[in-house]
Amino acid sequence: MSIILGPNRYGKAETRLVRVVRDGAVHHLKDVNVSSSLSGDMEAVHLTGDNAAVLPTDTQKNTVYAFAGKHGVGQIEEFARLLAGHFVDTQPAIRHARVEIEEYFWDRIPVSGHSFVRAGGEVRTCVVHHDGDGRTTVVSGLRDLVLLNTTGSEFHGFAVDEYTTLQPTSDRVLATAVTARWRHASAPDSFGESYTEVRRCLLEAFAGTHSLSLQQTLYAMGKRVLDTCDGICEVRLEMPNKHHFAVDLSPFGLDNAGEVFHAADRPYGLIEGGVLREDAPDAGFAWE
Ligand SMILES: O=c1[nH]c(=O)c2[nH]c(=O)[nH]c2[nH]1
Repeated sequence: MSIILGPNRYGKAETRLVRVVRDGAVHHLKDVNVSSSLSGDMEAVHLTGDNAAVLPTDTQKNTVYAFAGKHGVGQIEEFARLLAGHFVDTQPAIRHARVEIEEYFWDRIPVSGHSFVRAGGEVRTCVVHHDGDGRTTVVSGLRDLVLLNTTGSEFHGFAVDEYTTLQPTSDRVLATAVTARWRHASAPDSFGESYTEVRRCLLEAFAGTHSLSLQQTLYAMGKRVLDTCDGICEVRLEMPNKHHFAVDLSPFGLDNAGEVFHAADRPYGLIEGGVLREDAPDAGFAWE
């Protein structure tokens, strides 16, 4: 009985590309997830390990970033078509290219021209404790509120030891997925309106703070809530630092003036902190 190679394809899955277009102080954002998959004359690599026909998946990823730098990312169908055409037209062994792109949508935060909130996806939360002694605590919150500033973020002057390689920066993309919980000292007239108000404070403080660290931004966001909302006595925030690394396009003869970023998913910095009124009533079991 002879054994033959069945259907096969290979590629780079989920190249996370963020493309920023800087139109003066107004920035535009394109956030996509690109997966390419190529097939063709691939008997040799499978049967003998001869890689001559294999355009590396690493090259496919680089092509996504280079094309984003060179051509921009317009409609995802057109960007996908451009990539797929390139792989088939330039690689004799590649007969077929499949390019799949997902696009994530962002809304502007009006406070600045460079601040965005990812559309949809956020979850509203609450935890209420009540016991037989009539004690009630209410903690409201949200999670997965994804925010991004394309500028207005620096990080430098940090402690350095023999393991530090991070370069100081005076301009970076700052992105996070906020988990926020806030403790009510007294019930608001409307929990719905209170939620809207807290969310607005979080967005506006994120957008309006020129950030020297995510920690500083976190504190500014919590403080804005307490400054604005009388009935809230404590805010706890968890904010992952969703790193966006500028891609080095110089090997492809291209500049990257803060336009093409690799949106890394892990590892990520995780910044957590609470902000509270000094005279906040005892939290009791509120946070349990
Ligand atoms: O805002 C930041 N805070 C940090 O503590 C930190 N650490 C790091 O590597 N990058 C950053 N950014």
